[in-house]
Amino acid sequence: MIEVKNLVKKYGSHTAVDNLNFSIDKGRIYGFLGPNGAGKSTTMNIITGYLAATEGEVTVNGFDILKEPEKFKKSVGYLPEMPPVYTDMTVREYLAFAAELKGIPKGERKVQIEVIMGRIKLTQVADRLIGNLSKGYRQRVGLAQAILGFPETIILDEPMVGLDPQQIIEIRQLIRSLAKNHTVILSSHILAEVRELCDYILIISKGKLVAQDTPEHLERLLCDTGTIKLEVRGAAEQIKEVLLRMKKMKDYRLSKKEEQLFLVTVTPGKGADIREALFLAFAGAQLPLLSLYEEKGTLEDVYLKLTQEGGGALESHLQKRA
Ligand SMILES: Nc1ncnc2c1ncn2[C@@H]1O[C@H](COP(=O)(O)OP(=O)(O)OP(=O)(O)O)[C@@H](O)[C@H]1O
Repeated sequence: MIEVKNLVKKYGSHTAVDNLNFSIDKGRIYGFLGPNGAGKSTTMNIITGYLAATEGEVTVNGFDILKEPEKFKKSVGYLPEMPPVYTDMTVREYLAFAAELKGIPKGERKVQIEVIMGRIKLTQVADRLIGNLSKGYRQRVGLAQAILGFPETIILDEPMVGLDPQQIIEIRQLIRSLAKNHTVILSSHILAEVRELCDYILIISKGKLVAQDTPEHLERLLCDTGTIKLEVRGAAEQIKEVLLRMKKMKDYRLSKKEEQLFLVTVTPGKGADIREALFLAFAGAQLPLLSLYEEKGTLEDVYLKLTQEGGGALESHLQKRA
């Protein structure tokens, strides 16, 4: 388990990571989602031990990574956003070099490299120069390097960047298969990627964690703030009378569509589903309901609202619920 507490990183006067708190449990795929410059790489570089934090604490299975960096490095495999490319080495040579750097005992290196190349489907290009490989295959080489030593956690910074759709599908399948044996943390600024792959999403914006939950929960949270739209036939006064008797309703708005036909927008109370009650109330008052639908939020809405200017209202709503 990785625990990040009050993590701050400043570059001069610029705060790139602003008091982050989260924990990573074993065996799931976590997605760090945020626009460019949100602080994802900086956070990943800190939790992999490659960058010092300005403030805060990162512990792995209870060990402080600042105090015992060597122990920690063995339990984490890292694919940086821009992996060093050794274009003049073959895949096998590069992995042998990386295994040595990682301190994997000499006697174990060869077997491990063959096992990993098999798993990542690199065996057929093992003796090709990295410089002659496609971007998709280079990314596989990066992944292979990250799982050398079979660390408990693998951290992948923007693993799909620059790949074509077919390569993205292949890398996604690979990441899924890796998750059977490792905890995976990946970052992306593309929502669809993270939703497709991750069990848990941490949304980061301007260095702050603005929401964290499963993709399903994040979607549902926004639905709670959604509204119900109705078309009701009747006089405004009659419609208002029904609405004023409604329980678990926060607010309503009426707009006239035509004579004796109103569009009613209802905001339910937090977490309340009042669709049936609305239907029955209007039916009871003999006011025909011509339509009723709930304006559902999507994860896109959550993401955009949280990461664009003016997303503060939703942000505080989500944080209150967390
Ligand atoms: N070495 C550095 N010196 C100064 N500022 C930096 C440095 N590295 C990152 N930053 C700044 O810190 C902020 C966070 O950058 P970071 O790379 O962590 O974001 P990111 O979410 O990973 O974005 P991207 O997806 O573009 O990589 C940005 O404003 C960036 O310009």
